[in-house]
Amino acid sequence: MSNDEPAREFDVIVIGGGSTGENAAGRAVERGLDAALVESELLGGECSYWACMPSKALLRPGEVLAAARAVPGAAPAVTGGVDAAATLRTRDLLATPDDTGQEEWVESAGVHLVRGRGRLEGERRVAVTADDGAVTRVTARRAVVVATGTSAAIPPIEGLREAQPWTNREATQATEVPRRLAVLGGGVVGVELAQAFVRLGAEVTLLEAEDALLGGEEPFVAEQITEALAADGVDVRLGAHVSSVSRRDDGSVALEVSDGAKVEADELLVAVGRRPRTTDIGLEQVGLEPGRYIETDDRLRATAVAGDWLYAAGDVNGRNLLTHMGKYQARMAADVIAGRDVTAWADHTANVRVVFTDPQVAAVGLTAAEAKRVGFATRVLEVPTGANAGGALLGKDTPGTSRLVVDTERDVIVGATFTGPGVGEMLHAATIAVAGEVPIDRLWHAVPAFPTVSEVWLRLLEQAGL
Ligand SMILES: Cc1cc2nc3c(=O)[nH]c(=O)nc-3n(C[C@H](O)[C@H](O)[C@H](O)COP(=O)(O)OP(=O)(O)OC[C@H]3O[C@@H](n4cnc5c(N)ncnc54)[C@H](O)[C@@H]3O)c2cc1C
Ligand SMILES: NC(=O)c1ccc[n+]([C@@H]2O[C@H](COP(=O)([O-])OP(=O)(O)OC[C@H]3O[C@@H](n4cnc5c(N)ncnc54)[C@H](O)[C@@H]3O)[C@@H](O)[C@H]2O)c1
Repeated sequence: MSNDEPAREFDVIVIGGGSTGENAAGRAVERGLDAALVESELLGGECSYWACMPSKALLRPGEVLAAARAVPGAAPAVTGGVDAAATLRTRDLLATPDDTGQEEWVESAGVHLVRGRGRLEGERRVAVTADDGAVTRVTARRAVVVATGTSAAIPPIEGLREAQPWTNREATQATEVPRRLAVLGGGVVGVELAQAFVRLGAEVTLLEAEDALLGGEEPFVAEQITEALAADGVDVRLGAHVSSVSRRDDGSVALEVSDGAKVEADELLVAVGRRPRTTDIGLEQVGLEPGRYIETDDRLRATAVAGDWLYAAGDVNGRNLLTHMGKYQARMAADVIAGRDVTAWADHTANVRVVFTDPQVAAVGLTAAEAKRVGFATRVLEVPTGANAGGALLGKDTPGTSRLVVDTERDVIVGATFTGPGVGEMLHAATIAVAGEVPIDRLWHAVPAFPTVSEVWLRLLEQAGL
């Protein structure tokens, strides 16, 4: 379409076809609206090709081997480590950067796809520039939803950019395992990929600036994951401030740490957080500052834009940088646009997260410290995850801790954290209890099956006096 052609109108225009954008557009159509979805790279976004799916494919074989090794009758059959080549091939099957299947889904969902880079030109108006420079103009009758996501943040460390470090993109699509990998940042990306690569055969050094990994979770999480990574052979360095980085002629990378230590590696992964992809999407045209997260209310409407026509969902609003939470926000945004009276309150009180290390970390809602900070009168219930028949069947000394944070005024659970093998699959029971504000004396009648690890709930509720 040339610049002169009139803009096409849709009820809803979604900029960004990642997991959030696809869900927003699909839900809008289900609600009887017509929707256009604008995507500049690959439908499916970061999660499908460079984040959730490939990282979990890289972690899964190590987890399976560890589970077998924990069971005496199976352990002798585990005679080797992870097959790196086969793991990379499986990763390719699950996360090849090709969105043909996603395009078919978008079309079958009745969403109008516009390939190219979307930019706001003013209220409800979006210009889309295709790779060949052609510009398509689209106008929204009701709303524009920005779902452009985030990219890896690169901190201003001397020599870092020039050293061409890996971000999550290069790490998750690696075609071979480096002999030595340094990982900058011990958040979720850092710990997951450090464990994936050490189990694939790399020597891994993990450098975290703070004094604990996975800050923000219950303190026992950091202790147990640090221990597990160290047991795998990861050299975990806490309080490590890297002052400079250089790539040598032989291809290796040298890092200087401010305490004087030096680290050498063949690749360096930067995993120190994300930045919103909002620098070049025309935010200045609607009074917002480019490069920042788009702040929203609980109906996902941009708070600083009048007229209730601009929405932001998923990573780009900075509320909860997780695929399932972005998809939740997408459903809420589409419902609000369709006229329903809903709000995305789970973002504050029932946000769900799983770290897919071994042991896993699964959490919903508030930690004990957060609950106290927001003013709840709380009581903490805590037991070892493996101290029941289900845990015993997983092997000897099944690791982990299960903690519930109870609001003692209402006698409901406001937060839960589980660590241990496979606890991600146990989390939804806690999510239902937290989101549903189920009183704990009713939970007593939710009987966990014997012999499952979920019997941990019995021990936890007994601690509450039931
Ligand atoms: C290594 C790693 C592992 C992760 N693992 C998990 C996990 O296991 N579980 C989990 O829940 N979360 C995980 N996450 C987080 C998850 O990837 C993100 O929360 C999720 O991808 C956010 O989805 P989104 O659609 O909001 O943004 P994105 O996935 O970033 O999608 C945004 C889309 O917008 C497009 N776009 C950007 N600008 C424009 C423009 N101007 N015009 C048109 N299109 C544009 C992009 O090309 C992209 O397709 C992980 C993240 C990382 C880095
Ligand atoms: N399993 C999952 O659901 C999953 C997996 C990966 C990522 N994610 C999402 O992606 C988001 C981004 O992950 P992330 O790990 O990049 O960010 P993060 O914010 O979770 O962690 C970044 C870490 O880097 C540290 N750091 C910051 N600057 C540093 C520096 N200069 N040197 C050393 N350490 C430094 C921080 O202290 C922090 O521990 C997460 O918040 C999460 O929402 C989810």
